[in-house]
Formats: sequence, structure tokens, C-alpha cells
Amino acid sequence: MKLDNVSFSFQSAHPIIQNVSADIQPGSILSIVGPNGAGKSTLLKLMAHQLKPTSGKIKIDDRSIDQMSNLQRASEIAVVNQQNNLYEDMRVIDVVKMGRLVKHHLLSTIEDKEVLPFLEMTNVSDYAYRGMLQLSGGQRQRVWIAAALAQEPYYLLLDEPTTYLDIRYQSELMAIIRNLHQTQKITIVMILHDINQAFKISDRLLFIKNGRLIASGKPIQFYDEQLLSRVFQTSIHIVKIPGYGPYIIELPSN
Ligand SMILES: Nc1ncnc2c1ncn2[C@@H]1O[C@H](COP(=O)(O)OP(=O)(O)OP(=O)(O)O)[C@@H](O)[C@H]1O
Repeated sequence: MKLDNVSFSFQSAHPIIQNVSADIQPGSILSIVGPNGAGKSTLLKLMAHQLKPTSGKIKIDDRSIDQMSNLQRASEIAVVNQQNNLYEDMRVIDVVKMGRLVKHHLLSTIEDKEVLPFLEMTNVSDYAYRGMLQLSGGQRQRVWIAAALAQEPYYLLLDEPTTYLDIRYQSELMAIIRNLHQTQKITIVMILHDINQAFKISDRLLFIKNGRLIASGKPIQFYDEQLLSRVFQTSIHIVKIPGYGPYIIELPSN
């Protein structure tokens, strides 16, 4: 996926995304990082075609995503947004079948056995016949990812997939994402709340501030206290934890 000079504003208000260009390498894990309100979710929505650039283009294999049909786009890109309260009254298996609709015309023609492998990929097959409302936040999040995987997309876009998850679920979800990336060769683009998680799991990072791309590259390039302090406008320190490596912390100024 290629972003070519992409800008976006809501109505005529000031630009939320300004002239962002980026090349997302197939098969990589890329995380978008930056302070609150920087424009990360907006950028992800532009990649998912949930919003359309005011100027610039987003292309996959030299083809602009706005020229694809909904069905073509859905077989290239799947997205899991932050607030997902659609289909809450459905059973888990039916939610995942909704994702599979890209390969069928009717929900009723999709057999359970066709979607069960996607439930297995995110460890939710035990709940296949439960209602969504009977699941915890973490389990529900994994169902949404299973539904996105059922599209068999090349690009999986995840907006803060670990928000609301406790530490155990967070590391479990990261392990699932790493495993999906290795076994399914999916390109993953995500916004992560936890900067250390983003540094650990990603092949590349995009730093966004005030709607602009201010740096991009491999995580190793950004273990830089000055750069991180400037991006997040706070006092960032990097400590070495034996057996883990560099760990980014924010120190209060007093
Ligand atoms: N529907 C909207 N209409 C107008 N402005 C909006 C709308 N949605 C978001 N914005 C503004 O766009 C800017 C970027 O928001 P966005 O949600 O993309 O940031 P973010 O980096 O994902 O933030 P966070 O880390 O807090 O989730 C913010 O200033 C926000 O107030």
C-alpha cells in the first residue's frame, strides 16, 4: 500500500492529516504512533477508505483504492475500529460470517465449518455459539479480529486493539497478532496505545504529530530520548531491562 501526499480535513476546517506519504511493505507489521489527537485514527480510516482523502492518493499495486468496488476493497483491506458495537445481538459465529460475506452473496450460504478456522486463529472457537454480549471485552475484540480475518485480506488494520484489555489479554493478543503475521503473511497496520508494545512487535513505525508524518523507520532507530520527548512533549527516558532490552518510560518533571 502506498500513501501519496495524502491530506484530509473535515469540511473546511483545518487539515487533520497533511501531506502524508508512506510505503507500507507487504508482509510487515507497521505501527502508527504519536500523541493523542495527532491524527492516527483518521489516517487508519483513510487507509480503510472509511474516510476519503481531501487530496492525494492511496494505492495498492498502483491501483487507487477509491477506484475499487466495495467487494474488491474488502478482499484487500479489513479493519477493526476502536468502538465496535455493531452486531452485539448476534452470535459469535454469525459475526464472523459477516466478515466472510465478501466471498458469498448470502449469509445463509456460509457454512459454520467455513468460518471455524478463523475463530481458531484468534482462540475464540470455544465461544462460537455464544451471544456477543455474553463475552468479555477481550474475547469480543478477538471475535472482531476473527471476522476481519474471514475476509482473508492482504491488509489488516487495527485501531488500538489492546485498549480495555488487561495485561494478560494484551500480551495474548500481541502473540496472536505475531502468529497471524507469521502464518498467514498478512500485512498488519495498527495503532498501539503502549509504545513499548509498538516498538517490540513492529517492523516499522510511523510517527505522526499534528497530522504530519514526522519520522518513519525501524524501531531500533527511535530509541532516542530527545526525539521521543519532542514527539510526546514530555520527559521520556529509556532504561535497559535485563532480558528485555530498552524500555521507554515517561518521568514526571518534578
Ligand atoms: N468527526 C470529526 N470531526 C471533526 N474533527 C474530528 C473528527 N474526528 C476527529 N477529529 C479531530 O481530528 C484530530 C485527530 O483525531 P484522531 O482521532 O485521528 O487522533 P488520534 O491520533 O487517533 O488520537 P487518540 O490517540 O486520542 O485516539 C483531533 O483533533 C480530533 O479532534
